Amino acid sequence: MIQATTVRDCVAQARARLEQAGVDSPALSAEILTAHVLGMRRLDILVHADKAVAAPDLARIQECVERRAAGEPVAYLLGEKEFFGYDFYVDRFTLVPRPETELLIEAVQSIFPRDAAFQFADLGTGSGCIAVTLALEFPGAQGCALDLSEGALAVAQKNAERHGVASRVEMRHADFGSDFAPEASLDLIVSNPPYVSEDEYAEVSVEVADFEPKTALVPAEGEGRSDGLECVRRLAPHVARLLRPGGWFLMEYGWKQGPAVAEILGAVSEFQTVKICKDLAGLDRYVVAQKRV
Ligand SMILES: C[S@@+](CC[C@H](N)C(=O)[O-])C[C@H]1O[C@@H](n2cnc3c(N)ncnc32)[C@H](O)[C@@H]1O
Repeated sequence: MIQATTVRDCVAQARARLEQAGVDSPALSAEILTAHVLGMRRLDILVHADKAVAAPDLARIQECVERRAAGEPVAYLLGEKEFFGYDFYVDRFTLVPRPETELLIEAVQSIFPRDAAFQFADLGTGSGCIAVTLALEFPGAQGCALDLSEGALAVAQKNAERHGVASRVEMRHADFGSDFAPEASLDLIVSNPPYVSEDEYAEVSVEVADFEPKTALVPAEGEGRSDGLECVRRLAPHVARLLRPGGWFLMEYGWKQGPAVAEILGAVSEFQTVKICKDLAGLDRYVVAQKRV
């Protein structure tokens, strides 16, 4: 029970509660949640350390701290997560955007100049973080973003509007394995599909298992227990057809999946090159494939 009178006490008691609950980064979480409820920036906590905290704010901080203690990710408590320097709304219909996914954006930047006009698709858009960031980073780009989850698409649409790119990113409620753009000849297809196997899912933290949508993590495509690669197998020949000659396919996958992803994409004759790329920890993380010209 938080019984603080000042901002300083409040942060200290929130931190003690989160330490006791064993969550990661208790001090940081205590500061972020307190600042969020009080409508301050985190750094302002120091400036206003002696300020009194009103009872209704205390009750809201208490509620946030208890939810965090139960494992709820900070991003859901704030309703926001930063991705590539932009703030994105998130809720429990969407995966919390991960820093490693930013590598896909950097990879696109190494292919297309900022002023390029190109057509793209983002398969499994979730919060829309990839599609919206591409539209922001490439003012001449136009794309569509697909998801099977209507809840996720609503959040993605809000994010496109928030960042002023809704006219260039069309949200579509569709299966990414369907012929969602039969007449298209796309320059770029990007995807961070579900790629966690059932065995790996059994080991994920409470934060992930109890709060993030399983449909965003584990492929629902195949029969039986997922090995995590069903989406890749399904997407590989499909995206090759949708790309224009010389078009690009970039996809994130799990760090143990590099050799399997290389084999699956390598077997698709339309691809001229398939490059397995590593993240900052040196682990296989995403693939860059180019269709034959
Ligand atoms: C790993 S999340 C990625 C979300 C977001 N792109 C990101 O990087 O944070 C995968 C997303 O794919 C969606 N999804 C799963 N299977 C799908 C399918 N067959 N067709 C369309 N979307 C699908 C899920 O609802 C989820 O939003």
